[in-house]
Amino acid sequence: MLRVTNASRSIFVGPKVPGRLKSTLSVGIETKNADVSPELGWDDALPYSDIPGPKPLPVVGNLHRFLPGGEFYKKDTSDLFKTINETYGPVSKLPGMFGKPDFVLVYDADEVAKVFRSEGPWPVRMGAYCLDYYFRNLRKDFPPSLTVAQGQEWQEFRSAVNQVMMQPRNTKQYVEPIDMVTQEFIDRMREVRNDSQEMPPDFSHEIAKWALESITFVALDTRLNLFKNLAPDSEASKMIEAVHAVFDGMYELDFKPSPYKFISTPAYRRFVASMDYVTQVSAKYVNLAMERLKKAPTNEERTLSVLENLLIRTQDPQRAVTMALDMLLAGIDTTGTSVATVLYQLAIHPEKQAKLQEELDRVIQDPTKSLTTKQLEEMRYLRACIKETMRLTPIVIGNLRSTIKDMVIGGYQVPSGSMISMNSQAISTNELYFPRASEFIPERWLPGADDIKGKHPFAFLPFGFGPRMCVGRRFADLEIETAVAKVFRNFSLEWNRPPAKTQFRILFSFVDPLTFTVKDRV
Ligand code: HEM
Repeated sequence: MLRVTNASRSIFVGPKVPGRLKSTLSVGIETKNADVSPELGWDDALPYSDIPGPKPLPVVGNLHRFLPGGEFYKKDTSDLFKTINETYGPVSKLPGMFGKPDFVLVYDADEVAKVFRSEGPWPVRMGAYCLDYYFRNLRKDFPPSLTVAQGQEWQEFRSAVNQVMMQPRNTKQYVEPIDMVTQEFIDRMREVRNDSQEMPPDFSHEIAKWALESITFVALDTRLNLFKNLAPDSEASKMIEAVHAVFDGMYELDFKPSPYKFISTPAYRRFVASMDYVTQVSAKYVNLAMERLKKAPTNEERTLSVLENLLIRTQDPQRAVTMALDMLLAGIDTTGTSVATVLYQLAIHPEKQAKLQEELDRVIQDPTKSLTTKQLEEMRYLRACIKETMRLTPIVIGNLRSTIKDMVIGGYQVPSGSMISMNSQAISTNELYFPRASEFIPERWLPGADDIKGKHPFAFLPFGFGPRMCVGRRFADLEIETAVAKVFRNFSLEWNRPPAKTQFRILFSFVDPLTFTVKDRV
């Protein structure tokens, strides 16, 4: 049984209680490590108030740390979490402000496993407070979206949606349409490339268009035709803008200290206006789909789309609108940035790119034809490259759960209802769980790579875990695999600049323009 010492623990400066914490000394790769002291019971654990972390001041809490001059001022979310981990250890606490709960921050895969395994059949994931506030206070005409629904309300919604979104046959019918959208993206890359074969500074906007076009086809049965010249006041341009604004709003309102529930701030007003816009557009297309369904001959034999299936299963057009909203909010920046990140990793690792291209040339002999499910299934190195990118630079900052019972986490009493934030990037780039963790090695995901493969099943969970895990992951996989396969079958990408600057807010993103040099292969 493998047992290793966590490097990050060596700088742990929390309270020292000899023999109390298995996790401050060593961590078992399997939870039942013989050298590890047995799990502490509630009465033996230290009180919640002892969890180390930046101490709040009376009245202002930790607000001063986020203001100019404070240690967290303008700090990237990932850097902030990393600093807290290095200063306070593998389980720490960031006290909440303005009535929001504390974050218990967890950086230890054993503790992650414990949290997920105790989540029960109705996992509670709080955190998107402004979204929740929007549905429960401003849009009572719609049921809360899947992302913010909880308990039985969530379970009923999710089981109807699972049958539509998680069935492989439902994803398969989108292989050809997603290929078609992606071919337009490839053509667009040729069109916008300059004389030095470089992508324009707003290339990430082109990727966002591809992501929006793809997910709109799934969520709303419609083509926005984003690669045709896009007027700034077109519905499609405004949708891209609105979705970005919603994410920015969630960061400003939920992550940073904000009194929006008491005072209507500019960030809050922008968030509400953007949500209203996305809701209005979604409702328009759901109504059109309903009209189509009503007019369809009853003896018509065809596979129903995701939206039509949702309408039939939920029998509730308002619910179909909130699900479409969920898909649009959760399905644009996530897949778009994932593709951008894979392109970047392969551009800076030409030897891995060449290896991928060998696979692509073997499997996709005629690049002018649409990809098939069989071809996608055959491309193992493609999937390995995508997984490795998600491990090294996960686009979602972490997984969240609220505890549904009192638990001992990291040797501390954590009461029921506490918010646990499990930091994906810190965990999946920890040497403890992945040998040569900072290197880009897609081979670790292929069979036989025993010396470099992952060591802990809970150290890499890009789509979350359990009954509440990402409901769109089959579509995300399909979209990302199609885009990466087609880009590298058609082109070779180079990165001839200093390393691109990135940032982490709620999602990971590139700050520098993605001006890849793109050379034709076909
Ligand atoms: C690379 C792309 C994506 C990543 C990394 C990602 C990641 C995640 C994660 C980490 C969660 C939370 C899971 C949990 O709490 O256990 C989640 C939830 C969710 N995702 Fe995704 N996602 C992606 C793409 C998509 C797409 C394309 C859609 C829509 C088609 C989507 C829709 C959702 C929804 C609706 C939820 C909430 C599920 C619930 O609460 O029941 N995601 N996603």
